Amino acid sequence: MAQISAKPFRLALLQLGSLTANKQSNITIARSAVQAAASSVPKPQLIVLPEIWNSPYAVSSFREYSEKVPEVGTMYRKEVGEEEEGETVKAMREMARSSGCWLIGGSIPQREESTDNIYNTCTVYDPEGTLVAVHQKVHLFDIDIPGRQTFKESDTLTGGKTLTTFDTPFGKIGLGICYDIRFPEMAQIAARQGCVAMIYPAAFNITTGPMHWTLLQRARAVDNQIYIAMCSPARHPEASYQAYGHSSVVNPLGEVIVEAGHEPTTIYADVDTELLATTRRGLPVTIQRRFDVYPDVAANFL
Ligand SMILES: NC(=O)CCC(=O)C(=O)O
Repeated sequence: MAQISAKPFRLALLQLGSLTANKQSNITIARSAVQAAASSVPKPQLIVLPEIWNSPYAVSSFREYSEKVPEVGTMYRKEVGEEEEGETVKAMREMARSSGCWLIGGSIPQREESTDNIYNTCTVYDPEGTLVAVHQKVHLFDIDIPGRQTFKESDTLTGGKTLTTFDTPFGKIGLGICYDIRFPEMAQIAARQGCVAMIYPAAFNITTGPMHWTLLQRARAVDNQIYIAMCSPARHPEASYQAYGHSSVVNPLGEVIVEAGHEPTTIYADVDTELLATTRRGLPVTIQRRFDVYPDVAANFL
């Protein structure tokens, strides 16, 4: 179990509204929301966009809107061709640079040239616009609740194969995308690697949102004594998929410290590292696990 080493920081979740089938217009909306969040006082260190914000959230759209995502570590360059990186990636690098903030770029459909696979992919940028992390959604959203909500990401998407964390000057952050939150192993591994927070760009819907959105975040937070944040698009009455909204942040005690409604908005939360430490001192479950009693689970956690 790694020690958590972190400094207090401020988080902004952008619950973008008015997203349409026009990618350029979606990029313009994201850019102005990032600028507005970066100008707020106190200034956030980390800004988060929602799941699939540059494209309609529809299996029939993912390939058409997909883009090339370059290798982790590639730096900002003023001139870069579409064959090297897609327009949304380029725009997000510029958003990070002009805001002076770290940016978790929600997710976009990614096309992998070598395989022609499409992924639901989250990219992360430092304030210089360097691409510091790429997370491909591991657990694809394939559900069927008859008459209420059916979705099958695997019709056009491929699931990622790796877990993702990245380091910042204010602490290590873990990434998941939406449905990934239902799989507690991801957050547990991130917490044991020393992450201060798990952040999930997400888009639950009006069926599963009221059932599980808050419950899942509180569960992951209490089990692992870390911060959990989920950032959703706003509800859009004309969209084929009705996003739940309700972007929120939960603290290590399992308390919801901020939650949006379903309208377009930006919410802010302060990550309090003292609370993290006192929670872990008072309820020391993170060091009381009995992996000797459940050795089948232990292999990946020790
Ligand atoms: N976009 C998603 O992965 C949706 C996940 C969801 O709604 C859920 O209930 O889980």
